[in-house]
Amino acid sequence: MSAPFFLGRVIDTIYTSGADTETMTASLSSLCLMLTGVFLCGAAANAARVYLMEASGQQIVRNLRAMVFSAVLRQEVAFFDKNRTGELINRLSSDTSVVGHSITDNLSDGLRAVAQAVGGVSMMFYVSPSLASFILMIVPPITVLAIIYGRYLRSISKRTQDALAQATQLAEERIGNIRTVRAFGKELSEVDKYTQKTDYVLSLARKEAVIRSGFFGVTGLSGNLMILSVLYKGGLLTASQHMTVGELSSFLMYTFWVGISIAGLSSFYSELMKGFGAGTRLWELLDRKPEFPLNEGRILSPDQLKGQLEFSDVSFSYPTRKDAHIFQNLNLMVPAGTIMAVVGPSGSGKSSLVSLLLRLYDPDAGTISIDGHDIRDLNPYWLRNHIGTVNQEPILFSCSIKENIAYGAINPDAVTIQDIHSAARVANAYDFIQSFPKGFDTVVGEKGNPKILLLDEATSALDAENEFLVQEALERLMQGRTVMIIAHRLSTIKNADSVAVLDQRRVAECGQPTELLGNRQGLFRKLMEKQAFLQEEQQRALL
Ligand SMILES: Nc1ncnc2c1ncn2[C@@H]1O[C@H](COP(=O)(O)OP(=O)(O)OP(=O)(O)O)[C@@H](O)[C@H]1O
Repeated sequence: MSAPFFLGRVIDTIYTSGADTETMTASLSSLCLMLTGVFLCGAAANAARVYLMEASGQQIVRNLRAMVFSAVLRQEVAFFDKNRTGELINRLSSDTSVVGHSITDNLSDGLRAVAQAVGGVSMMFYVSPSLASFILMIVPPITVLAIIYGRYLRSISKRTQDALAQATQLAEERIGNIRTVRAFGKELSEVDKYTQKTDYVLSLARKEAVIRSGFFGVTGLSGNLMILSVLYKGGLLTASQHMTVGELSSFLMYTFWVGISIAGLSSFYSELMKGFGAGTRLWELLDRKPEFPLNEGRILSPDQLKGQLEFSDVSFSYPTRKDAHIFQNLNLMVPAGTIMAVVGPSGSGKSSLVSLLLRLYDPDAGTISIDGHDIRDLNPYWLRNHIGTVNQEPILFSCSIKENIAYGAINPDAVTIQDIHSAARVANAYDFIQSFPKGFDTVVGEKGNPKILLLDEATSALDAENEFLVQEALERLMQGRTVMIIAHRLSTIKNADSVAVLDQRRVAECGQPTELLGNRQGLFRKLMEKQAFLQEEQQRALL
């Protein structure tokens, strides 16, 4: 920082001392030696700074990703209806990188540029306050311009990240459903749609490039203006002997120095504003409070939990489709330890009933209770751990069968291999799993040992042997529990203690299967006739 100042002094000394060439050469070479030492130290310090910034940058991005991921997973299910997977993935991967870069590598370069600029300006004032004040008149207009530019850059960066998120969303959905895309031969049109989205990203990037280069042009021009002003005004001051030639030379060097710092500052400022833009959505995600608590509320002791389920005057519509009412004043009671089969036309809300019981959504009106306790007062984490669910398409995680089975347990670490084997036996899957070359170290899953079971029976036709095995496994699973089963098989329905028929946003009929079948005009009877007819049709087709 003080090198140009000394250099200025040396030049003055040369001018005024009249020393011989040898002395001057000797003092100049010792000055060069000193400067070499300073530069070497500077290079080493810079290398250390780059390493530290690189390492801490990676750490910051990792922490930011973990925080955003945790904030996302804590949100209620309705949040995921509104914010799609691809978009959230983009926030996690791309937005965090942009923010990470803007607050690490860039911040370090920026701080260095700030330190250089402050040092340079201080030295300019030290050498010549009047010339420095004159030169720095350029600062206010540049600041106003920078503020306008920064705002624009922030908004463009936000729009770019949003557009990228939409493109990723589209790609994620289409790749995830490649079989459907292929079945309809939609590959080319999907590529067109994706290209349109990326074209928009490109147009935003071009806009950004234009305004960025404009800003850099203006800051570069102002640096040149500063140098010209120093030459002009400084020349006058030197001529009028208010400044020595050495002072003017060192002032000029500081002006160059400040000019270079301004270029560094512009780049830092641009990246910082870009980071703020990309960060807007991340801060929103981090600040978002989930609508339901994840792990707060009452926990019932094992002897308090009998398993009686009750829906009282429940009205519900999905948050993304408020106008489509799924239930209106629905009432339903499942006594503890009994099996209730839920039937109804497609779209009548059978799965929605299960989602409400698991408290994936809250009803708009009415209450859902377990043993007389409103589920809104219960701890949702506890609730879901005490309700076993078996879906038509069980979700499997990419880990071993062993881990998949243990995943549903309250404390997976406490699950022994014997527990896993007996869970597999209950599900009639033991022999099947053991037939794999890697046995329980292969893949597939099932849930714990709960008091309440919510089952979604598979609609797909099974061969006689498998149908028998599934039925047997279900019966064993249902013993001594309260079961609500979305039933499709006549055999399951007949074996249930009671049947609830959903239609027109409510429970249209409820009672024992034989009782309901007795009502010739009833909806249940009609549904069953249709099912029996379909089965006959299928059998005839098979013959
Ligand atoms: N997450 C959701 N967001 C918005 N609407 C939904 C959502 N899930 C389901 N729906 C709608 O709610 C209605 C009831 O759906 P639900 O899946 O509960 O019916 P279902 O009786 O189980 O149907 P199916 O027998 O075809 O599985 C349908 O119109 C469905 O499109």
